Amino acid sequence: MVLEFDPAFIQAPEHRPKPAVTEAGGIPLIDLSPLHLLEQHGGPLVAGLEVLVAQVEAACRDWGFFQVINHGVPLAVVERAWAASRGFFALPPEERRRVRRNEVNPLGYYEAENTKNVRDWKEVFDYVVHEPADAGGGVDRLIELRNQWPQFPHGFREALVEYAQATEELAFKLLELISLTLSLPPKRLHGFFKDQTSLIRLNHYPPCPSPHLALGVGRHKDPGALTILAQDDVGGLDVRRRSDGEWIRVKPIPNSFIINVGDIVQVWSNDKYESTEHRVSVNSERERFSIPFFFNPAHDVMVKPLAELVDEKNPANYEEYNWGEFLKTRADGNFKKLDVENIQIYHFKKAK
Ligand SMILES: O=C(O)CCC(=O)C(=O)O
Ligand SMILES: [Fe+2]
Repeated sequence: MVLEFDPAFIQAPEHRPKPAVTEAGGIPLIDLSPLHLLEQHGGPLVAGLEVLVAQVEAACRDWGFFQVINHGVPLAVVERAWAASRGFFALPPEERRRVRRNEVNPLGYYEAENTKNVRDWKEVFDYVVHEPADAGGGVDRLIELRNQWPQFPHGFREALVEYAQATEELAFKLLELISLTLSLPPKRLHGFFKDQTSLIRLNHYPPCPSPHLALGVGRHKDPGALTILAQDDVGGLDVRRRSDGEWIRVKPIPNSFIINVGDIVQVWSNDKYESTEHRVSVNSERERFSIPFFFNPAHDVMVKPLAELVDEKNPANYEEYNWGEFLKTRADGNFKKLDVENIQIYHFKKAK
């Protein structure tokens, strides 16, 4: 990327990764095989599903993160998405820049993203799962987002559209599981995702000459409802363990996804679940690829603790906020290097 290490990438000393990483006692691994039981679900939970729901509940409560196997997304679909991503980032820079994000269209290729005002050691390609997605210019100014597809590599668009369809199905099933963990009907949250603004990002982290100074993605929480992340075998995702604040490296497991609850599930659940801080460490030897699917509701959704979960004894911990506005404020903060902190959900937390 650059010969001399660009200070824009340098993390403050307290946020730099330590050379030794902890992998032991990591995030829970959940076998989703009983998922098919959801289709038959009507009355009380059948035994296999009951165990699964209990596992998801414990993982969301204790970690906000878990890995899943037997998730139902065909391996061939995932492999075609990896091939598309590798092919795209192997193109010459000028070819990638043909679909570069700009002031008008935030989708496509980008190599200069900041997290909390420090530049990330990565390049990305973003596309929305449903087009056009409303980027929310307000009631009178609807901004319609359309994907920018590169001409190369061949089959890029087809592979990624197919990937989006398969992972979206999984996202809805996970949403049903989360509803069940909150003692709600499985489809209780589905309505929020009509006209969803979900986004898929291809992340590429090139080898970094100073991995002790920079991060692939700085520490952050995902703002949406859920994230479904595919990572390759290199490793680098660090999750903040709730019990002691330690950064724990997530071990790559073949044919699995990493799931985390985002800020919206934290608010919906009125803090039963918390969105967990995470970051990406880089290394000087191997490039790394990952693909997060950010499962986001419709632009006009007002996010607030679910009515069924609050009462006089357990009042709502948050004021309601509009998802589209939140996202737009965030995006503006990412685009320009501002000296202010990005908008966060605690800004909507009610005083006790
Ligand atoms: O690359 C990863 O493992 C995680 C990326 C991430 O956290 C994000 O893009 O929000
Ligand atoms: Fe993230």
